[in-house]
Amino acid sequence: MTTKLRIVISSDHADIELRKNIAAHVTSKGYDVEDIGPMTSESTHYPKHGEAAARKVASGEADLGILVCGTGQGIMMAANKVKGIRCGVCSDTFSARMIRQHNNANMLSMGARVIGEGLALDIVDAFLNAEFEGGRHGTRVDMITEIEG
Ligand SMILES: O=C[C@H](O)[C@H](O)[C@H](O)COP(=O)(O)O
Repeated sequence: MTTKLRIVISSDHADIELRKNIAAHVTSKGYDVEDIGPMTSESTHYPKHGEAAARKVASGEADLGILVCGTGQGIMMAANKVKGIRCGVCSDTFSARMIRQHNNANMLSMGARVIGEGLALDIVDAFLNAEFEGGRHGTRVDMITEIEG
């Protein structure tokens, strides 16, 4: 029996509809999704949402995380402050595939004010369908981990 991968999803107020649609899309692909909000479009602060999702990934409560803010940048910066998190911002499917294959990224971030929903869902698929290649890339990812101390 294969266990479903657990995906945590969060955003700030920039586009909660995109986040909800990503959650529905990922659920439709058979993943176990936890959408941790926010549930309204009221202005909020992306660091707390990036941190909350990142802590779930870092603790093992979730296997992977997906984040959305206006540019994808601020929420990615917050997530990457959590030990064990490797989060990249992607606006193309090649990068989304490569951050898993080469960098063993455990979180993906996207900018709702940068890309449209169709591309965002393709990026999500590219990220989720890719696998870490290990080998020389493992050596380099270990070096990133060593920087964390
Ligand atoms: O990196 C930060 C994100 O793009 C935020 O979504 C953005 O700064 C929010 O801006 P505002 O408060 O003007 O909606």
